[in-house]
Amino acid sequence: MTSNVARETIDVTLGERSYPVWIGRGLLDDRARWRAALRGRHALVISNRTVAPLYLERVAQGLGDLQWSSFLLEDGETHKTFAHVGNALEALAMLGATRDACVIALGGGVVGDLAGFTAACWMRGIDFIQMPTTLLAMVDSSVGGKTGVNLPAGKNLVGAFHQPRAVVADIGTLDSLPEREYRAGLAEVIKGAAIGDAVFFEWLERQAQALARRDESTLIQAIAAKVRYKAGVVARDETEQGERALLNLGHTFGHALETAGRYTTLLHGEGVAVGMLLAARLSERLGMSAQADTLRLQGLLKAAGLPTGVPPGFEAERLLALMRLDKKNTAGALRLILWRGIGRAEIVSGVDEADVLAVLREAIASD
Ligand SMILES: NC(=O)c1ccc[n+]([C@@H]2O[C@H](COP(=O)([O-])OP(=O)(O)OC[C@H]3O[C@@H](n4cnc5c(N)ncnc54)[C@H](O)[C@@H]3O)[C@@H](O)[C@H]2O)c1
Ligand SMILES: O=C(O)C(=O)C[C@@H](O)[C@H](O)[C@H](O)COP(=O)(O)O
Ligand SMILES: [Zn+2]
Repeated sequence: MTSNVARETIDVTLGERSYPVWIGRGLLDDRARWRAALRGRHALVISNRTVAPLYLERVAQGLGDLQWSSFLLEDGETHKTFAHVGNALEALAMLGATRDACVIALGGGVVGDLAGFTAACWMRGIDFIQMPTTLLAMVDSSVGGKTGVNLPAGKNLVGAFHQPRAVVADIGTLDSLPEREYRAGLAEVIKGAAIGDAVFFEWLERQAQALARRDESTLIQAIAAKVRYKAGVVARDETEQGERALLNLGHTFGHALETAGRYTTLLHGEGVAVGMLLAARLSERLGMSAQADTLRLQGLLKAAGLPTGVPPGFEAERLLALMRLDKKNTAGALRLILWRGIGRAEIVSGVDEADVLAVLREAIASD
């Protein structure tokens, strides 16, 4: 990897739905660049009450000649709901948005997932632009077109594949991002390396301290590397017929932990960190991977300041019940992303629930 990188552009190649992911400082003010992706006369900016006061004005500067309005969510994962999609759709109706309107998602993954789904629903699908303001959203949720909301029964159970027209990742917005949220984003960077790129994993091990102190050049390289990796997977398997499911490493466990904790115990990235380790331990139990690899993964997650154990208060049976509703499952059988070691994940069908329970119980007892 080269040093002193200032800006990166990565293309997500999907034929006529291809789009650029721009990564760099000051991109929100590079209005001519992102403004060109808006086609019609209407725009709805969806954001939340934390992010809008910080960055909405800069986006508004680029929308001057359009009819536009904003729809602001309360902050937090509990607001990624169907009801708020309805409210956002009402806001589009109030605006008089026609089919060439554009939704702009300004915020983290919660805003991005809900805004993208709103755009997918309005008049059966209009344009949207992702302006991610968390590290997690820059490296993961803004790219690839998975949009949706949660139900009380589980995470992301309702949604659509709907690709953005552009992703504007202004890393200057990360200056205001709280430390815990920043670290949660690193989990999705580490995930990409753990799934499919051992060289990237080794680089992350070497750069752990630079990333922890948010060294800008290192950060841009890490974001670009993760986005490049994800863009490749999405280009080959946009709607998760196969390979894309690998991006779910740690998520069957992680989503269950998030849901069981009512989104107050673990952030998404933290759930993914713990979930990846549980997947690694299950893989070890099934004879697929070596303990040495699990320990390396644990070491990197720890170096990134992420949790590596199940917090108190969780029950193995409840987590397993939530895992049964995961979207990857088929014919009533668990289908999990397991691990062969650094850089090698695998989709495994028909995983025995007894093994999953054993790993969960062991983790709950020891953590
Ligand atoms: N669609 C996908 O492919 C995909 C991928 C990964 C995660 N996700 C989803 O993304 C969500 C998690 O996203 P997240 O981690 O960004 O959480 P988030 O959207 O809740 O944002 C985290 C927190 O940071 C605040 N924030 C955002 N930007 C800020 C900034 N620049 N300065 C200060 N505060 C800021 C938010 O208000 C919030 O409190 C989950 O719902 C998860 O399911 C989706
Ligand atoms: O883009 C993907 O594909 C992913 O799985 C990325 C995940 O990090 C992300 O959390 C995604 O929202 C999970 O999707 P889901 O299909 O498990 O709901
Ligand atoms: Zn995720």
